[in-house]
Amino acid sequence: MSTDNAVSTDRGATTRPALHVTGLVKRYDEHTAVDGLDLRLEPGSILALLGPNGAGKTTTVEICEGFLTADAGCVRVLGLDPIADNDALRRRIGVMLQGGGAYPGARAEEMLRLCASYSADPIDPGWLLDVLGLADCARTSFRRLSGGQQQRLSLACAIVGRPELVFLDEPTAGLDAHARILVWELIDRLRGDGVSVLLTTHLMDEAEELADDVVIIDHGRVVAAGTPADLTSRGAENELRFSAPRGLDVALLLLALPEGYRCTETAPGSYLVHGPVTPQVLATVTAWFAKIDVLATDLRVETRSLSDVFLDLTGRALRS
Ligand SMILES: Nc1ncnc2c1ncn2[C@@H]1O[C@H](COP(=O)(O)OP(=O)(O)OP(=O)(O)O)[C@@H](O)[C@H]1O
Repeated sequence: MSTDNAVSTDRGATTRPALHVTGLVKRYDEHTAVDGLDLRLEPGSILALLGPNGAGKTTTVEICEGFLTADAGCVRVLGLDPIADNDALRRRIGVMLQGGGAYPGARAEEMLRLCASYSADPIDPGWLLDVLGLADCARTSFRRLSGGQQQRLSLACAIVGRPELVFLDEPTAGLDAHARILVWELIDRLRGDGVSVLLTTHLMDEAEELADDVVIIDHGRVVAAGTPADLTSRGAENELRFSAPRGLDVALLLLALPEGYRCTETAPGSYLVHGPVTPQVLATVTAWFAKIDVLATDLRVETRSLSDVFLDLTGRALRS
């Protein structure tokens, strides 16, 4: 996206994290909402914060944005303190405000142009309206926009000033499938242009699609962290399924596999191999097909999704 409207920023290479949170604690009276949380967002990457309702995601994001004070711990946003250095940070970070901020009566385009006017080098507001499918409602006041249009306009306002880091708290909540894809594409472009993104979401497909790193939190604590691939493969007993003629003598297959594997014919002609599916195991199974001269079909490795991982770790399903 190297056009005039590119979302690129000019800040040079750095290895300093875009966001670094260590030992963060936030209490509301007796209730500890965030309980010693650590996060690290690498520059130019997307970190997804996942957690069930009440896990502490919004509280964490609002502390990072400088809207709430922490009770303990250290937060560095682009190397700065979100409260003490708030003025300097405002120009460098993007925040999605719900409810249109202070201007619910302003027209969509007016609002976006006003946000753009705070930046020395904004993205073209007309281009952003177009990309987010808002061109047709440019002259509609914020309060008359649909919920999904308001959501997309809030995103546009958050990024129009070419921030180095954006905080997106459930950016696609309530959007239809088409609008969700528009937003995903824009977030992906942001990353492509070097913007760092902290995203909270309940949508596993959103995290799997967009995030470089995922942190799963529950009761204000990190319960797992890693790339989506790390998390879905960690400890996973993947399954290998295939279709083949009925009544294969699978005992012969088991002789070729390492100890501990099982193979069952789950329905006539449908087979399931239980056990970790490594490239070697896959090769052994296909070599066995060749040896017995069987053309197996529908051969597939079933992996766990982030939803399965989340359920295992928290005992709860995510809202979807
Ligand atoms: N202002 C407040 N006063 C008292 N308790 C609060 C306040 N804000 C949040 N909490 C509590 O802190 C905990 C964490 O809330 P938070 O909104 O950060 O969670 P969340 O992960 O963003 O949840 P959700 O997905 O439902 O938005 C919850 O138990 C919530 O009830």
